[in-house]
Amino acid sequence: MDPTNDPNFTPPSLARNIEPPAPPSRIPNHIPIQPFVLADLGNAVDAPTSHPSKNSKIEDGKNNSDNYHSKIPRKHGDLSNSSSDEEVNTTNSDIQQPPSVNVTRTNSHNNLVLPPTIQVRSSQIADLEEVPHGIQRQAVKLEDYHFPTHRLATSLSDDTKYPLVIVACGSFSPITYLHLRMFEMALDAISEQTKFEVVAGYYSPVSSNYKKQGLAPARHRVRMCELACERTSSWLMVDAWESLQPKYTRTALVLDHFNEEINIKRGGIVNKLTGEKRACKIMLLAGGDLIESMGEPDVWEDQDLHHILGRYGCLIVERTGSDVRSFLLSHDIMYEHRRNVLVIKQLIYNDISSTKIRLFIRRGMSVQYLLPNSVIRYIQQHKLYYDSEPVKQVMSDKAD
Ligand SMILES: Nc1ncnc2c1ncn2[C@@H]1O[C@H](COP(=O)(O)OP(=O)(O)OP(=O)(O)O)[C@@H](O)[C@H]1O
Ligand SMILES: O=C(O)c1ccc[n+]([C@@H]2O[C@H](COP(=O)([O-])O)[C@@H](O)[C@H]2O)c1
Repeated sequence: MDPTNDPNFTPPSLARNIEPPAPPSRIPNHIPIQPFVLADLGNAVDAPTSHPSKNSKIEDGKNNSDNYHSKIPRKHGDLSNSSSDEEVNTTNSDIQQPPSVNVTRTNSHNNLVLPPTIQVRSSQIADLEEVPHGIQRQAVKLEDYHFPTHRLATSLSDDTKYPLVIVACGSFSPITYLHLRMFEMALDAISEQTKFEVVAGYYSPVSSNYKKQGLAPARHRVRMCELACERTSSWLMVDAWESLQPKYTRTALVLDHFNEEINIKRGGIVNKLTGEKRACKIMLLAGGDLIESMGEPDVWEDQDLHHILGRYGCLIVERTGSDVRSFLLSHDIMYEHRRNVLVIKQLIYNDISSTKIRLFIRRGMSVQYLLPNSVIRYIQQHKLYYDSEPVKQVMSDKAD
């Protein structure tokens, strides 16, 4: 049953004001940041209750209990540099680029006078599918690699919060609207239930060395993720580092890479109030099935699970058919680190699966409205997934 139809349904926004223990404000130069947990969940594993009201007093003395801030870069001025008009890697000639035009990301909705509680966030009405702006491209060779920061907020918009970067690891073969929705669900859960501010979201597609059925070559999966991010989102990015590694890289090491790039090399995120840089929490975003794989023998190393869940933390999007809450209770390492885990309920169930998308394509069925048009066009243009069977013409032949 749709949980919102339940007469006793309580919107998650009522469960805000979870106070995380304060992270260190200074970033150590050499060693990774000390872990700090999402919330003191008390006796609930995945349904954090409000923290005692005294916690609405924060370190600088301001009371922020009613603050509700959108936390992602909205304007070009908020970004460290812009991706819209320039191609970073011109050596990748996979796909023909449309002419660059100037795109103004602020939109007229910002001018609407609406009560704050129902105001649509500008970040969530990005509809860039048909806007022919240039796409930020990742390198196709490791030696050309640069960590993407064009949408990483350079400072916090709410100085009372702690910065958080969300990282999704997976195949993304191909990326779908579910993979995009996962980040939006995480963004809502974080801003409503914690004192963190999301400063960026990254996809890290797995390398071609990950032996999984249906895995398209990494450069295609990275490119499809880039198209999806740049055409449909105003805050998501793709990091090709993992995909460019000569060998398969364990997820614990992928998170270390993000920590290195954001906290060690860049020193964290600026607190505008004090001018100091704050350590940025990095969390793995995963579906319930991925988390349950952590309980299967010989898939994950225990020390990696301690590292991922203890040092970083995990945002788990419930997936139909997987009982995440019971799993959290039953798994010793998960339970040990439960305070660093946030389970995100899907209020509108979405179960789009890449496996089924690939099957539909092989059968010549339409996949429109399951993944972004730009990704569908890319699949058609590169004849991915359809093993010599024709893909049903769901889009025009026009390439991106
Ligand atoms: N329906 C879903 N609900 C919640 N999370 C999901 C769902 N589908 C995928 N995910 C999550 O998305 C991330 C990327 O997964 P991946 O690309 O391997 O997913 P997939 O769509 O299940 O792919 P495949 O069908 O090829 O196994 C993983 O964390 C996975 O758990
Ligand atoms: O680090 C590990 O030991 C590990 C073990 C199993 C899976 N993963 C990661 O989990 C992600 C999704 O895997 P899969 O098989 O569900 O597509 C992918 O990014 C893998 O690198 C990682």
